[in-house]
Amino acid sequence: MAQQFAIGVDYGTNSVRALVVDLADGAEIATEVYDYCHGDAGVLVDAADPNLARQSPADYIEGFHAAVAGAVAKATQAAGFDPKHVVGIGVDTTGSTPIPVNAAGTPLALLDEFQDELAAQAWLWKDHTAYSEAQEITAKARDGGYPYLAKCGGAYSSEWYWSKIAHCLRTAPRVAQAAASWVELADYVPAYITGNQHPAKLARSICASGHKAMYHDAWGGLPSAEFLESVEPGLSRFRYDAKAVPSNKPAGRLCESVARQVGLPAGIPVAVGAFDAHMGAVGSGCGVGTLVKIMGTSTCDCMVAPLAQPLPDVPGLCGIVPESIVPGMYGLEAGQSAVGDNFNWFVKHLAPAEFGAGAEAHAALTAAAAKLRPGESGLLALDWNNGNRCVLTDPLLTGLLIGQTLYTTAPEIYRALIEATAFGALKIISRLEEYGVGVSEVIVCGGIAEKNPLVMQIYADVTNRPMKISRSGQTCALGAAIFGAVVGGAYPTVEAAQAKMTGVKSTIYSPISTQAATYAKLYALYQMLHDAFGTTDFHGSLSQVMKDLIAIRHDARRGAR
Ligand SMILES: Nc1ncnc2c1ncn2[C@@H]1O[C@H](COP(=O)(O)OP(=O)(O)O)[C@@H](O)[C@H]1O
Ligand SMILES: O=C(CO)[C@@H](O)[C@@H](O)COP(=O)(O)O
Repeated sequence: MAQQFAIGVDYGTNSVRALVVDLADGAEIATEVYDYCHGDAGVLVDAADPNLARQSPADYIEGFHAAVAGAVAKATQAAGFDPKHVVGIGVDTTGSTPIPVNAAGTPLALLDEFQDELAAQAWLWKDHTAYSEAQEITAKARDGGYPYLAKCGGAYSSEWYWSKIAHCLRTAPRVAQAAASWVELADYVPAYITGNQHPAKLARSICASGHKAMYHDAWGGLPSAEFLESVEPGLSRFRYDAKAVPSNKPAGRLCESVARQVGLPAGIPVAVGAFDAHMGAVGSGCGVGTLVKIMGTSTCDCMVAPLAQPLPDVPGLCGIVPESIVPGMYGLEAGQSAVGDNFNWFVKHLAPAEFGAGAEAHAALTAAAAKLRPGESGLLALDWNNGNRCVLTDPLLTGLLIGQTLYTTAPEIYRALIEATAFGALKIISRLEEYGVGVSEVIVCGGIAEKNPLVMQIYADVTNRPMKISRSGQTCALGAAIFGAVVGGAYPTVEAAQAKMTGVKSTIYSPISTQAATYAKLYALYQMLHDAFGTTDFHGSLSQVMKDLIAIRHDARRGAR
């Protein structure tokens, strides 16, 4: 029988990656990366508002064409590959990254009238402009006795769908008026490549709807129109009727016009989309008890649990959604809003020139930080430079560094930032276990798992658990390709495909007991800072400090304009 292949397409924060895999064993045949060309490494920002992060939908379209065409062209050089033998395509993306579209499903940003309007672009997952709306949604659901927060950890986030649309209704009414619907990037790409863009007809993924739009069968799908109207008049217009579905279902087939541009035959089945993290969990070979950490710009923590067993609602988790990762299982998601982004912030804005810039600076600072012993810098940091996603769910928390002296060095700070993210990671593992979700194994994937062994060792020491690394360098794309393989009929189930196509590397980062002992002491101090600055129930709470600073910043910047 001829070899069979699938293509996974992974939309990250700064680039899109396409991967061609051999379905027999998951071997990578070819990859191609397309760096988004709009804005600052693909992110449209506003100097006056650090909460704003948008993306041009043109990058998504151009990125699909360039990345997939490039990967297919490279694969064609490999023995045994033929575009005719590509059985399916899967797509994963960041999220919640909703896009306002017109009645035909075309992003408003692609129309002349709206092309320069920030509100008409894709609202990237890390856009926190809607923090007030998120607080209002949380308060209204809680006070009104609505059940909607139960499955998303007890608080609605400014990163998510309804907060962003409500904010658009309030601040950019012309865009909101023109929008016929808002479509998550994870649903938009499969819709675009299959030609099924009509907002009433396109496939909506359970992963996006369930984790970000409070969609759950227990209350008949999306929150009620009455609830949404109570948040903001007009918001209920953006409810959709479609039943949200998992990614083992097809969104359609590759349409003629896109197929021609990427060098593939038309008609290839395309899976319903999902988030990068969730497909990364699949590409890592997740099973019950495995925590998969997808570490890049942010970190997502994903687990699965059998649907047949009762599972408590876990406060501070950003979602428990049936079938959002593996069909037939609950998908659990937690995470940290900034991980690589914290390291990047230091490299970009604070590291001395002697360390170089970009990747070179990361490598130089890592090499110097690796020479330090845990605790020897006297530093401790909070990892909240982009707010706290879990377990506090509060975008109005900010970073903190304590313990610096006149002798503190850049590598010491870089290491303290890594350690802070590891402490945040341990907080999430502890919360899962407190609620009876056992973590028997940790597998890490994503850019940082590949790029930084020091980060992996620190995570092993802080959590006192071995860190295994997913075998594939493109694990999210591999997960997407697995769904392509399933909708293409090459495997009957996701689990059957995982068994053949996924695995971990032979290198495992094991905890070093002396380092773990020091980190246990530092973690106790981290917990104090975490609770003091992040909660109100800590004796001597400082929870207002970061919020007041943000308010003063807001006033000062408004005054300056
Ligand atoms: N050597 C390194 N060590 C730690 N972090 C790094 C290193 N190189 C890049 N990063 C950070 O990793 C993040 C990119 O992660 P990656 O997984 O490649 O992308 P994405 O999150 O978009 O999927 C960026 O925040 C970047 O600053
Ligand atoms: O939040 C989610 C998924 O729920 C992610 O898409 C988001 O953190 C972005 O991930 P990246 O760090 O860009 O890979």
